[in-house]
Amino acid sequence: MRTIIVGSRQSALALTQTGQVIDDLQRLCAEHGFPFTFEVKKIVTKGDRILDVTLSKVGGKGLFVKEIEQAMLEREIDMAVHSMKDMPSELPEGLINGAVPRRADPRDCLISRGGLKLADLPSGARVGTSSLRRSSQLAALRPDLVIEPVRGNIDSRLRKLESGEYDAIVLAAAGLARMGWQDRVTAYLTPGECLPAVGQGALGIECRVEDDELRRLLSLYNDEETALTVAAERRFLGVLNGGCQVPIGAFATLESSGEDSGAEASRSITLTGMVGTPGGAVILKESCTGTDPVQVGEETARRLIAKGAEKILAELRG
Ligand SMILES: NCc1[nH]cc(CCC(=O)O)c1CC(=O)O
Repeated sequence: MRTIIVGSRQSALALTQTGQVIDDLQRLCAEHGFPFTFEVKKIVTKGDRILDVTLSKVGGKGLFVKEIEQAMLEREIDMAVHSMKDMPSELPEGLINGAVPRRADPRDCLISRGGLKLADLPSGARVGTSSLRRSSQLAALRPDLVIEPVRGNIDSRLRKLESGEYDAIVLAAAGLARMGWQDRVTAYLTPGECLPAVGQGALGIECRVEDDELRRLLSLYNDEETALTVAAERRFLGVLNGGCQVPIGAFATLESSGEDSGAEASRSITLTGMVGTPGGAVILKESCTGTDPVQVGEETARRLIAKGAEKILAELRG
């Protein structure tokens, strides 16, 4: 028997999704005869320590993963479950994304007091979100709303809504669903209304490159469709040199046809990407279809750059 130590942030969401992944992996171990047990080790990250500051002002990529990666390289832990959208595009040498499990709901959703949908919120209603991507697209849909920053874990954001600090907040549907709180959702925002963050709803399972036996288990847990679509989205973000602090969204879908649905010739990835100004005055969108996720990501980014995306992003990086 080998005990796999799984590092996790201590937020309710991180611990819940880590526990759900461990349940899945235990099932796979039983089915395929892997001699593993799992144990969770909690790790406090920089992103957890600075909850009082708007994340876009803190800057720096990978705020939630650095300490976890350090612990993995030092063999204090063996693997970690990350929200894909918090995962930097480049992993440190010696670590690898061993599996991208099947994606959950990629959409954003509105949670409002009184159950008012986006179109029914009164003019001047206060909507909490610290994501420039969400505020840009919300302001474009409803320029009359007052969008205010909100930080904290999803449980504390929901409390701030209840206490009356906000009339509504916007959260990722996947996080709420993993917590079992989907009944709190007032309305789901379609990708047409609010393009999700790159990788939203997906997880990444990080481990050491050399950990062959763990990687064999993780390869059974990988979902090809999610891995391909998220790869296209992440390539798109990489070309635009994004990160979560810029108003960039992207969502890719996969269509497979024919019996041999795994073959490259019979699959097509469609990616829609957006770059907006923080106030929502300009929202640029482009779509692209192809078989190679890298090409689709790069081509969509190239088309947005041709439309002026680089200028918007350069001003923000200031
Ligand atoms: N930015 C924080 C974050 N990182 C991952 C999720 C949960 C959703 C997911 O796994 O994509 C959330 C909360 C949110 O954005 O509402």
